[in-house]
Amino acid sequence: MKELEDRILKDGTVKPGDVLKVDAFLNHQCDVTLFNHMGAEWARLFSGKRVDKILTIEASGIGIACIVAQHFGNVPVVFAKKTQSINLDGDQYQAKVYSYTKQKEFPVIVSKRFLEPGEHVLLIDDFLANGKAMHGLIDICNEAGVIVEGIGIAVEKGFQRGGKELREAGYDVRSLAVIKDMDGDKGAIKFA
Ligand SMILES: O=P(O)(O)OC[C@H]1O[C@H](OP(=O)(O)OP(=O)(O)O)[C@H](O)[C@@H]1O
Ligand SMILES: O=c1[nH]c(=O)c2nc[nH]c2[nH]1
Repeated sequence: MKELEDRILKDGTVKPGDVLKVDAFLNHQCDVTLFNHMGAEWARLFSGKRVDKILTIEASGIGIACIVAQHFGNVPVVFAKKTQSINLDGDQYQAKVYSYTKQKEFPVIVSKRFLEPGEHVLLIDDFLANGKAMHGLIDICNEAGVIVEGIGIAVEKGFQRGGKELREAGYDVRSLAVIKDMDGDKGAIKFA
């Protein structure tokens, strides 16, 4: 998606550890007009698919998913939580996910009330790197008996293995910007 690529080139910076910093518009300050255009693009890419619900993971997927849901008939957005809380009641699906930016493992938790067996879900997230977050959500979907219709990612770091593994496993992964390589010293970002 050219608009997202252009924005990455304009406002993104490359940090050590293969981290692309896009917090000015994607995952700290949020450009909701851009999110809205991303939603329109995913609606086009996933047209014809049944989407009963959008599933994402806290924190950065939430804002994007909520705007994107408006392009899928205002379906509910469920986000997996990364911490237990007294506000989380009843039976829960749980998986474990290693967080790329926090560099530690978190539980990911979804209340069983919010995923009905047989539902068709679209997974949405801001980044795809090694695929840990998506695999955690897929584990929960499998346990819940819901069907993963597709995976919408804003920025895929194509030089890391997550996207390749998910596509090889048969998932319909649609990333709006795929980074082929990036070089912090030269400040160069190349798209696939
Ligand atoms: O493909 P992966 O290797 O799993 O990397 C992608 C995940 O990493 C980030 O989450 P993170 O927990 O780092 O940050 P967040 O709390 O801002 O979502 C991002 O939001 C994705 O969920
Ligand atoms: O802001 C981010 N930049 C990244 O490079 C990244 N990789 C996974 N998750 C990420 N979040």
